[in-house]
Amino acid sequence: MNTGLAAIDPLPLATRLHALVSVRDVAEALQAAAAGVDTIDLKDPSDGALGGLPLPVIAAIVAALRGWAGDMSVNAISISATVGDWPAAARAAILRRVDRVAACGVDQVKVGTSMHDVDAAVALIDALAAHARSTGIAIVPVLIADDGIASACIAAVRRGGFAAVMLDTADKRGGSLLQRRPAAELAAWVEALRGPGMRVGLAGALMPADIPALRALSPDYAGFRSAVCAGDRRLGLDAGRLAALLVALG
Ligand SMILES: O=C[C@H](O)COP(=O)(O)O
Repeated sequence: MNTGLAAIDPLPLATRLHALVSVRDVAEALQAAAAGVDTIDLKDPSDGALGGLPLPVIAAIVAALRGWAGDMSVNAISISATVGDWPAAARAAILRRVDRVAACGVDQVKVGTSMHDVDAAVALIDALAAHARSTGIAIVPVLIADDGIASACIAAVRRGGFAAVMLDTADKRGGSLLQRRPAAELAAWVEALRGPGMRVGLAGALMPADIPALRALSPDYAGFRSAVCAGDRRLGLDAGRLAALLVALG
């Protein structure tokens, strides 16, 4: 497939923070890929922090990105997708959705959990770990950190042996994750979660101005949507903001 988009060589990964950018449709996904985003994350930003896209949309974006990578001789393009916003107690439904999203061909399936019901969140994380082991699906738990993260959830993620974990915020209006939570607390979470084979990602209305503090926390990757939209994360990607973000991460 020839999209007509020019490929821009990504900066070497060793020299910049790995960037995850959330997109909502084929056009945005190709725009992000062409700009050099490392992980293209499929999400419906108009449906909250963890809004899930319809399965046919996910499948169409995956097909377009795989075709683009082939046309551009890009060795690998990493694609994640969220399952949508579910209460943690809806474990069976969440696992069914994980299977359906994975079947669309994404590399990682992101599943968020709030801290409102810690017992349900821990049970969900344990169920996700077991499901990942039995199916081979790369599941990434996303811990919603607006009001802190329960230590029991940190422990569950650690024992789950996931390939990656993300911290994110649900409310995008009250500043970035780095403004919402104390630096020492964030550093302790990153340290507690980072383990053999587990990559730690940070997100939550992060802006280019957060990048120095973000670097000090040294996550393995950082996720963005608000920073690459013109004012409202529900609106389309802004090419200038996306390019500036990638430069700032360099
Ligand atoms: O997974 C990452 C999020 O989509 C980032 O979105 P945000 O920058 O609006 O918090």
